[in-house]
Amino acid sequence: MTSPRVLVVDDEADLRELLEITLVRMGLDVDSAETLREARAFLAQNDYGLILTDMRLPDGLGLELVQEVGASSKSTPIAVVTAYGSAENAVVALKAGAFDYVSKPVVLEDLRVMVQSALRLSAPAAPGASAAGAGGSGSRLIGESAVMQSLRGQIERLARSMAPIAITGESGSGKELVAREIHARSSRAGKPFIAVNCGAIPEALMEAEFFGYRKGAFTGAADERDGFFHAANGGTLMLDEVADLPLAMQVKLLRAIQERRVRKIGATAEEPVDVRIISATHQNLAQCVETGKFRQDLFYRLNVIELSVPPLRERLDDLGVLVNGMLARLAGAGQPAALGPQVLETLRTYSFPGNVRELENVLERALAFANDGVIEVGDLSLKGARVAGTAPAEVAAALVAPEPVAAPLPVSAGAPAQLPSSLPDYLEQVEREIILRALTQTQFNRTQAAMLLGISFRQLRYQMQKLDIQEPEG
Ligand SMILES: Nc1ncnc2c1ncn2[C@@H]1O[C@H](COP(=O)(O)OP(=O)(O)OP(=O)(O)O)[C@@H](O)[C@H]1O
Repeated sequence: MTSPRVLVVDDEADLRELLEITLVRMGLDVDSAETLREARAFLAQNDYGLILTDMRLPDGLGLELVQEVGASSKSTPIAVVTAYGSAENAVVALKAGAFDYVSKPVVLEDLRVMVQSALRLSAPAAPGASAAGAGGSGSRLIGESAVMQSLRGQIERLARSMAPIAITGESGSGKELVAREIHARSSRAGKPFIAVNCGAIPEALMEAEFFGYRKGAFTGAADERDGFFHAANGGTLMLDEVADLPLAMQVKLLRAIQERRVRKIGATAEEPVDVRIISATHQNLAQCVETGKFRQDLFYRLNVIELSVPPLRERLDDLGVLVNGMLARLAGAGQPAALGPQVLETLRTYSFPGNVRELENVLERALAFANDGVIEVGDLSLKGARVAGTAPAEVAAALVAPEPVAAPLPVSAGAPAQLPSSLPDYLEQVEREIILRALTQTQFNRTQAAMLLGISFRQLRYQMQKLDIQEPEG
C-alpha cells in the first residue's frame, strides 16, 4: 500500500521545511510548491490526501486554491496556515470550504492532529464498510421533501470539514439530530458526540462543567474531573441553546475555541483539545449580538457556517414518512399502529408549533388511546387542527375538550367585579396554574412548556423555582 501524499504550498523556506519534516516523519509522501502556479501543476498530475497551503503566496492567495479545490470533483481536504492572531483569515478560509486551519507559529502537535483527521477523511473505505459510520440506513433523520434533501446535501458536505456550524431552527425541529448526523458522517464518528444544554447549567458551575477541575481546586472538589471539552476530545461538542450562555462564560469559551486549549480549574497548564464545535439555538443570535446579550467575537467564531432546519409546517410533505417511521420505532419489534381515515389529512391542517418533537408526542399519546392498534382522528387531541373534511367551526370541539380557565377573577353578572384581597398572591396563583397547565400539556418537558408560554427556558426554570413547582415523582 502506498502512503498518502500531501502537497505543501508555502514560499517561506523555514516553515516549508518544518512542515515537510513533520509530515515525512508521520510516514507521508510530500510534494512542495512555492507558488500557486507550481501548486496547480502538482494538482494536475497527482491525487493528494491533503493540501496544506499558506495564505499569502507570491502569485496570489491560498484562498484561491481553497476555492479551486472545492470546485473540483476530487474534494481533497485542504487546510490553510494562517498568520498569528488572524482569526479572521481562519474564518474566511473555513467559509470558503477549507477543511481546517493551523495558526503560525505552528504547534507541531496541533499539526499532527489536523493531518490525521484529514487523512481519515480521504482514506478509501475498507471493502464492505460504509463511510464514516454513516450509511443512509443508519440515519434517523427522516424526510424526503425538497428542503430535507437539500439539508442532507449540506450535512454531507459539512461533515468533511472542521468548520464550526451554527444550526438555527425552532424548538423540536431536529437541530440536535442534524448535529448528530454531521458527527456520524464525519471522520470523528468513532469519537464522542457530547451535547450540552447551555441553558440548563447553573452559572456558578459552568466553568467546572466545561473545563473540568483538579482535585482540591475548590471546596468539594474531592477528585479530578474532566469537563465537556475533554469528554468530547477527538469528537464533536454541541452547544445547545448557546444564546443562554452568560457573558462571562462566553469570553472563556471563545478563548478555548480559538486556542484549542483548555485549563482545568486549579491547574497551572493548559491542555490541547481537538473538538469540533456545533452550536444551536432557537433564538436569533445576530439579534442577541445587537442587544448586547451575546458577544460579537464569539458569534463570529461560532457562526462560520449557518445551517437552518425548517419548521415542520414548511415540509408537510414529509408528514407521511415521519409518522410511519415514528410508529415503527414506537412499536419496537411489534406491529406498528395503523392510521384511520382522515388522520394524516387532519395532521396536515395543524401548525405544529413544537415541530417534530410535538408530532412524536402527539403520536405517543394517540397510541395510548387507540383501539385495536388503529389511531383515529379523535385520538389525536390537537388544538386548532381541522378534522379534514369538516367546516372550521365544527372543528376543534371534536378534537379537544374545553380547558378550564385558570383562576378566574370572581365576577358576577351585573355586580362590580370582586377584587382579590392580595394582588401579589392572586397573580402568583394565576402564574402557578398557567405554568402547571403548560407543563402538564407537555408531560413536563420544560423546553416545550417554555415555548408554549413564549418565555425562555431559563425564565421558566426560574419561575418554577420561585413558585416551588416540581415535577411529580414516578
Ligand atoms: N427529520 C426527523 N426525522 C426523525 N425524527 C426527527 C426528525 N427531526 C426531529 N426528530 C425527532 O424529534 C425530536 C426533537 O428533535 P431534536 O431534539 O433534534 O430537536 P431540537 O431542534 O434540537 O430541539 P430543541 O430546540 O428543543 O433543543 C427528537 O426525538 C428527534 O429524534
